[in-house]
Amino acid sequence: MGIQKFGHTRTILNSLRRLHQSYHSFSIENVVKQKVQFGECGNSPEYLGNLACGVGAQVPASGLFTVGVSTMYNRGSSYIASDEGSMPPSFTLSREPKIVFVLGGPGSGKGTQCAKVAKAFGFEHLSAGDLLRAEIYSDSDEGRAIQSMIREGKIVSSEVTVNLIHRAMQDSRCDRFLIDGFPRSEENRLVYDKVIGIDPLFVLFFDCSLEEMEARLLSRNQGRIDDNIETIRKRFKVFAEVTLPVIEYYRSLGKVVTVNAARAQQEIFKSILPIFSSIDESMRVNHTVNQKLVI
Ligand SMILES: Nc1ncnc2c1ncn2[C@@H]1O[C@H](COP(=O)(O)OP(=O)(O)O)[C@@H](O)[C@H]1O
Ligand SMILES: O=c1ccn([C@@H]2O[C@H](COP(=O)(O)OP(=O)(O)O)[C@@H](O)[C@H]2O)c(=O)[nH]1
Repeated sequence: MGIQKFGHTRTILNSLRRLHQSYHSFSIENVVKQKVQFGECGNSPEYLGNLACGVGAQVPASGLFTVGVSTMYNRGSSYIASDEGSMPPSFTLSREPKIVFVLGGPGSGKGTQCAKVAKAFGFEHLSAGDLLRAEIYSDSDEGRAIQSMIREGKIVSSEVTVNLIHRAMQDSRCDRFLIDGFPRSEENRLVYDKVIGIDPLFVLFFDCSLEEMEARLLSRNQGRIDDNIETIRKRFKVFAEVTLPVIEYYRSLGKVVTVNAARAQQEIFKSILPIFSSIDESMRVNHTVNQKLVI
């Protein structure tokens, strides 16, 4: 293993040796858990000044980690050793990605606020609806089936949606995702649990009256096949009957943060800022896998 020799080499070598010994004795599933004992590795400013060692592994269920061992050491200006055979420290995603589900009725403003949060806090915004709409253009049977479900305001097969979300996460280097407009049904949630299985930190629920949502949808003007009064009414019905129980489920776990979405965009954003600032803070200080954020 090649080591770049910047100060404190002995400590770095010892760390790597320990990591390698441990790594070889782990099963893949355990690698992710064992990382906690070694601390985290990353290239963000909050890690500087600390010795950080990370082990990553390709985990089939999430696909979000890469096998490798790396270590980072920084005291003042001297910086970094990493094993050359592996990825640079910035690629060591040594914790489970953070997931926030964003739910609310059609037109409640989920997409609008997700774009702002994504920009401000470095989340990747995955809109389930956008992922599905992109499939429509694939000129496949599946694309045609999705189009017909969306036109009818119905919920697309859970396997299709979960696979699209899963693939988008695997293709991303981001470690935090806003999943917008999903899970929309109990079945969506169960398939997500089975395939991706990462508990959301919390669920942001945009609460808005039907009248306000209807008015917003009718003037959204994005050429969507479902933004017509007939389909809008069907979507409201699906939301009340199928999606609200999912929100209630997460509420029973104490995971729902309700946002009054009937206000002006900037006001809404201001009210959700502190929630996301607190996640950022907890990510800096609490290096545990599977941490639960209680708000
Ligand atoms: N707070 C708001 N007040 C008024 N209009 C809004 C607000 N938030 C979003 N909109 C507008 O309402 C429409 C629906 O918002 P969008 O974010 O697409 O909702 P969703 O993703 O929940 O369907 C868009 O045209 C958007 O510009
Ligand atoms: O997880 C999802 C997300 C969206 N949709 C379909 O996509 C449409 C539009 O959803 P989107 O979240 O884009 O918009 P919204 O209805 O919230 O305005 C829905 O009515 C569904 O037909 C779906 O089936 N599953």
